[in-house]
Amino acid sequence: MVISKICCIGAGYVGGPTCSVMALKCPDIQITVVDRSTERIAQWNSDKLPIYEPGLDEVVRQCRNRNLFFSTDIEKAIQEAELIFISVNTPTKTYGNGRGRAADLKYVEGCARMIAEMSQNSKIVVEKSTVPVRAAESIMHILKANHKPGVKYDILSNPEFLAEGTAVEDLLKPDRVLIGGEQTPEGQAAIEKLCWVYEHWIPKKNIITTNTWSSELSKLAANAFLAQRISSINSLSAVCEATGADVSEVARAVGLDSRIGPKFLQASVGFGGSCFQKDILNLVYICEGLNLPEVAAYWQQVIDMNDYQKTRFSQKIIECLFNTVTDKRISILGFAFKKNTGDTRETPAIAVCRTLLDEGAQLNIYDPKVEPEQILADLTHPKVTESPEHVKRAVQIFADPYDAVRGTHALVVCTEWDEFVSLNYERIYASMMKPAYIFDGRKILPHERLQKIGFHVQTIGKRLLQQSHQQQQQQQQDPSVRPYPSHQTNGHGPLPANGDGPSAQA
Ligand SMILES: NC(=O)C1=CN([C@@H]2O[C@H](COP(=O)(O)OP(=O)(O)OC[C@H]3O[C@@H](n4cnc5c(N)ncnc54)[C@H](O)[C@@H]3O)[C@@H](O)[C@H]2O)C=CC1
Ligand SMILES: O=C(O)[C@H]1O[C@H](OP(=O)(O)OP(=O)(O)OC[C@H]2O[C@@H](n3ccc(=O)[nH]c3=O)[C@H](O)[C@@H]2O)[C@H](O)[C@@H](O)[C@@H]1O
Repeated sequence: MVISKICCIGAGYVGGPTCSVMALKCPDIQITVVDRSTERIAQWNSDKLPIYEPGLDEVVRQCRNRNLFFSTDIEKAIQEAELIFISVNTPTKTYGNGRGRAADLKYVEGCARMIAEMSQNSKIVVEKSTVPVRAAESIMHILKANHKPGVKYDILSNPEFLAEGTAVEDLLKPDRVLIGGEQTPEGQAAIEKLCWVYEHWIPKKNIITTNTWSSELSKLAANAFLAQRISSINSLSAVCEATGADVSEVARAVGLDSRIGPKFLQASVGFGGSCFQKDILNLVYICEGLNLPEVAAYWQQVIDMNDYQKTRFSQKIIECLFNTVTDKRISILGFAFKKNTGDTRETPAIAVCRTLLDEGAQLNIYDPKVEPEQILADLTHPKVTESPEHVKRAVQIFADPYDAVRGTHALVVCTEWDEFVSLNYERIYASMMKPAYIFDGRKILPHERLQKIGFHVQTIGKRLLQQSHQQQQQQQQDPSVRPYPSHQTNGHGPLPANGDGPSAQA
């Protein structure tokens, strides 16, 4: 056997699912996932895993304590392993040089130092964390500086491309596995060994190998390209709202060009998640360091457009609610950064909630997978508010969507959970204050049906004409009666003030 024991440092969203699927597909390899958080390891060893991922419970159930182990004994796992994945977090730096942009490599460096200190034989060290280009050089530097006789290291880059919510699926059938290594016989031999692990379940043609720096940069580039598509379509969503074009129709028409393709063209309130923003900021920082200001500015624009989109959506809510939300109760449906995950890192919901709270609104929040403590921790974070006590008073968290919307002036969809589509909106309408507003930040709801119920509906990238109740009744009696023309303006620009006609508040 080429490799019999693997250690993975970091039992997070990447380390946990990646090693679980690897253990499932490589029953001949013993895989130990270690973390310095005893709490996280205890959760991985319990019935309630620390992260929600469809299908993951079953994979873990099959492999745990067979060839998959979760442990806090980092030293033992490092010593026994022939191959070590570094899968720790690499957040944006919050201090010192590069603050707010550079990736903070202190956890990766910590791993390199632990490996150097604890290893008693040679290891293949694999960067799975997303890192800046040439990070492998720093790891090698630390390992070499702590050289022990008979202990040799090979460093590989093997970035992870899984997306949360579909992690198990992505790991079982990745578009590609990327392995970068040194272009030396030893480097190539190490690459071969890691290829052997993946070949247990991934066709050889889907495993591509490159030099180390290409691999590191490709990960940042892939996330930058994906986020760029979202910012591109989101920029056009503003044009759609101002002109009467429909962003879904535009995305479909554009995406049918086989050179462009249909994926990642879903306009939204903005992208979230732990990586897109962090990795692009990191790319921008690298470009500035390389004295490539034009390139840095180009990618920075992807982030700026995302911030604009989140602000634009939040402002639209306020404008539509007669330019004031002070003391109004608003329900927020969905807090996770996307459906099928409980992760709230950089979720656009935080930006929306912050703006509404700043304007004096009171919020009722419901999300099927995010823990209430997490929502409160996010909204009382010093980056979000200077007054956590005020936030605690203004925010209520609900376990049921119908309870969350009752008595509110508006309902805001921030996450595209499937269950929101099939809620009983007649029942919701009856329980809300009137006029009742819906702001669909994910374009998932049946807008025309909601309008027929009586809601005032706003969404992203589409100007919805709101008929008054009277107009609706007239139209039901005489279908030839048309709603008011689409060029109505409201004094705030070309968009109707709340998608409403002159008698909207009638
Ligand atoms: N979350 C995602 O979907 C993806 C993340 N990535 C990248 O993978 C890396 C990990 O991300 P996540 O799993 O989301 O992070 P995470 O924050 O969920 O997990 C990281 C874990 O590493 C542990 N850790 C940190 N330093 C340690 C040390 N010295 N010894 C032992 N444990 C230590 C932490 O306690 C934590 O449990 C990041 O670089 C990220 O950019 C890549 C692809 C997808
Ligand atoms: O490096 C990472 O962490 C990962 O980042 C993303 O995965 P993830 O952030 O988990 O989820 P995505 O599906 O990419 O969604 C990111 C955000 O973009 C939003 N999005 C996505 C697609 C789209 O068309 N429109 C849109 O607004 C989502 O709602 C979400 O807020 C990438 O898709 C993964 O390949 C990558 O491994």
